[in-house]
Amino acid sequence: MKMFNVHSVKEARKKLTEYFSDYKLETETMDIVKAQGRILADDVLSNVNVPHFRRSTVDGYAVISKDTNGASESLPAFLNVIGEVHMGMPANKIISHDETVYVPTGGMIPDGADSVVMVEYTEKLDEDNIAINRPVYPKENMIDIGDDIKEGEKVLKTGFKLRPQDIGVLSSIGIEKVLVYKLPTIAVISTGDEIVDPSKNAKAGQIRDINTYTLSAMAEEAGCILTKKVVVEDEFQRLYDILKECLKNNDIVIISGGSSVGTKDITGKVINSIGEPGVFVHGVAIKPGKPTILAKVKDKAVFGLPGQPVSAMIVFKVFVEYLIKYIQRQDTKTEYYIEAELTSNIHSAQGKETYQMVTLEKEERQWKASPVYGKSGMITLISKAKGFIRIDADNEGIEKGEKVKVIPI
Ligand SMILES: Nc1nc2c(c(=O)[nH]1)N[C@H]1C(S)=C(S)[C@@H](COP(=O)(O)OP(=O)(O)OC[C@H]3O[C@@H](n4cnc5c(N)ncnc54)[C@H](O)[C@@H]3O)O[C@H]1N2
Ligand code: MOO
Repeated sequence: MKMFNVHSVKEARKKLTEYFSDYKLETETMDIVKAQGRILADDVLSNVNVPHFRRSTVDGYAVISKDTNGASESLPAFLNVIGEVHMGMPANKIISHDETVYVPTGGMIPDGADSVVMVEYTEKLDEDNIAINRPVYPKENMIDIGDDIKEGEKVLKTGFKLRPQDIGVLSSIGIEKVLVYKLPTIAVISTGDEIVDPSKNAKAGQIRDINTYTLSAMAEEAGCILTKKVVVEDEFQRLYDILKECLKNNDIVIISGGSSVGTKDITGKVINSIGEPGVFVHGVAIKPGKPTILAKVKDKAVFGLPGQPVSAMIVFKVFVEYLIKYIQRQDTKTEYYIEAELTSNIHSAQGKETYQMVTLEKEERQWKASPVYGKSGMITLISKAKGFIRIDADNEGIEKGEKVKVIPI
C-alpha cells in the first residue's frame, strides 16, 4: 500500500520556502535596551565614525613615532612635555618634533602625534622633560578614527539576531531604537483520544501529554509567542473548529498526531477542508518523522507533526524552526556542531535522512559520540541525548572511529 508521495528533506524545505517566500511578518520599533534576542527587520547603517577622534589605548605619552626611533634604556629619546590631555576633553595641543603630551587610556591623541608610548617605558626627568627607552611604531597603542566602525558602514543586517555585543554596536553609533520583527505567534494542538493531562491518572490505554509541552517549549526557545496549547480528541469537527480559531491569530499552527494513515488520522483532511492551498507535502524521507505534513491555509503555515514525541521534536527542528528563521530573514544555513569520534557503528534507514541521537563525553582532548537507542515513542531517547548526528539519505551508515558532527539538541 502506497501511503504518501514522500519528499526528500531538501525538496520539502524548498517547497516550504516557495510557499512562504512572500510571508510578511509584522514589525515593531523597539528600544535597544529591550531588543536583545530580537531579529532585525532592517539593515542598520552607521552615520558616524567610531571612534570619531583618535584615542589612546594606554596611559602614556603621545609622540611622533620617528622621534623614538632607536630609543633604548642605554640611549633614550628625550622629549619635551608640553601638556596633558584630560578625559572627555579635546586635545588642544599640537605636537611638533621632540614634543609630547601625557594622554590617559581612552583620551584624545593630539594632532601631530601618531602613537603613544606606555608610561612604563618612560622616565620623568622633571616637570617638562621625559626620557623614552623603547621605540613605538606608527599607530602603536591607539585606535584611529573609524577603526571600529566607519561612517556609512552596514553594521548589522536584516535577519540578524541581536546579542548583547550588537546592542553595544547600536549604542556606540547613537541608535536608540531599532526595527525588529514581532515575535511570531504559534499555537500547538495535539490530537488523540488517549492523551490525558499530566495532572490526571493515566488509565490503561491512556498516556500523559508530552507533545504540547515539548513543542510549546521548543516554540518559545525558537523565539515565538505561544498563544495556545491544547489537546483535542481525534474528531473531525473538534479539530476543525480549533484549527480554524487558531488560524485567525497565529502565524504558525502545529498539530501533532493524526498525520499518518490510520483510520483516525484526520489532520490532513481537516487542513484541506479549511482552506486553500492546503497540504503541499505529506510524507518526508526522514527518520524519525516520515508522516509529516506541510501546509498553508490562506497565508498561514500549518504543520502536521507525527504523534511520536521524538519524531515531533525532530520534525519541529527540521521544518518548523526552519520556517521561523526563514520568515524573519535569518540565516538558515549556519549550523553549530561539535566534532566527535563515533564509539560504535550506526546504521541508517535506507533512502531516509536519519537523525541519530547521541551522548557526548570528552576523553582526553577528543569528544566521543555514542548512539542512544530507543523508539521514537520513547521520550528519554531524546532526553538522554546531548545532540544528534544527521546521516544523509544516500549514506548507509557510519563506522566506529569516524569523525561526526553532533548538533546539540
Ligand atoms: N501502517 C503504518 N503505521 C504507521 C506508520 C506507517 O508508515 N504505516 N508510521 C508510523 C510512524 S513512523 C509514526 S511517527 C506514527 C505517526 O502517527 P501519527 O502522526 O498519525 O500520530 P498518532 O497515531 O496520533 O500518534 C502516534 C503515537 O504518538 C503518541 N502521541 C500522540 N500525541 C501525543 C502527545 N501529545 N503526547 C505523548 N504522546 C503522544 C500516540 O499515543 C501514539 O502512540 O505512525 C506510525 N504508524
Ligand atoms: O517516523 Mo516515525 O516518526 O519513525 O516514529
